[in-house]
Amino acid sequence: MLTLTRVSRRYGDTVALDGVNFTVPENTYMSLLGASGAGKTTLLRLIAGFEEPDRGEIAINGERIDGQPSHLRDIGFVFQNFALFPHLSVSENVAFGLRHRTHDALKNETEIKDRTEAALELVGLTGFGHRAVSAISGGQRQRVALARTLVCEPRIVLLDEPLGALDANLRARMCDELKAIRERLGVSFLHVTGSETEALTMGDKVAVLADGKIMQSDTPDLLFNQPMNAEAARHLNAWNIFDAGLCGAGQGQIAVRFDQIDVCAEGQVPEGRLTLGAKYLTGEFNGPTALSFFRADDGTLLQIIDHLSQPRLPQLDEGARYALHFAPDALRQFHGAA
Ligand SMILES: Nc1ncnc2c1ncn2[C@@H]1O[C@H](COP(=O)(O)OP(=O)(O)OP(=O)(O)O)[C@@H](O)[C@H]1O
Repeated sequence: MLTLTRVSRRYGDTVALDGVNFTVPENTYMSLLGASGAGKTTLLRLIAGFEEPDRGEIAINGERIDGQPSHLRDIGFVFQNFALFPHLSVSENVAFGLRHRTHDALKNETEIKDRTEAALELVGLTGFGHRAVSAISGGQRQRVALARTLVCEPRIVLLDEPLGALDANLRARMCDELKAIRERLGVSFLHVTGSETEALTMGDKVAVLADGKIMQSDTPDLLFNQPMNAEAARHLNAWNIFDAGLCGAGQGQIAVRFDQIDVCAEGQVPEGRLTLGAKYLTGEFNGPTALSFFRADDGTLLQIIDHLSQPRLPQLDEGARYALHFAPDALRQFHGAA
């Protein structure tokens, strides 16, 4: 189990991490979701030991690792651009770490070969060892990068936007493969991404990093359905967040999911529903779903999603006012959180 306790890191005036408390349990696929600049890479670099925190502690199974040299931490790192050596073959790339690590470097060629082949088999690249890394596909390069990390049997694997360099189809396939490989190995993966769908698809648990802090860390289901604060909700790209006063629901910020708001003419709101007035701006059709955008009286942009199989919105005229309404139990109330 990896734990970060009150970890902070600043660069000049920029506070990248501000007292982060975070746990990656054993044998878990953990996603870390955050916007660009949220501090995701910084967090990974501190865990790997490429940099040190200004304050706080990092430990694996209770043993402090901050302050230890990177190569003694037994932590694997897969970089976004894979960082393979272009002049080495697939096998040589994978074997590189075994041959050159500063502690316990392997000299026995048979053992190096066996372990390299086992790592390639694990990522589904048996028979590709002799190829040049320039002569394989993007997805295969990604798997070489993973094999190169796994061959050293790390205690945890850190993946920095590992699917970012792949096209959409390949990304979906690699999602499944990464999960399967992790399950076979039984070590924890910490996967950072800016994509909420990737984070929710991959993670047994998902943590949201914003403003240098972990806003929430939960199962994908709990996070998606019960975000604990406006920041967590904002990152899921599925919740409208607005002032409770707009629908007479008290003070502070509230959130209602895109799929839980209905629309009707003003004055025709069904009994027992909370409601707010808003102007219809425009719609966006993307196949199985359609998004409708509204502007509330205080300027907040609101989105409603309609699924092709269950259309529930009336014909909407751009620029016209409508009543948006929802069941009281659809709203989440955040006390004081901005
Ligand atoms: N070496 C550095 N010197 C100065 N500022 C830095 C340095 N590294 C990171 N920062 C700043 O710290 C903040 C966090 O950066 P970090 O790279 O960790 O974000 P990120 O969440 O990984 O972003 P992205 O998704 O865009 O890669 C940013 O504001 C960034 O500009």
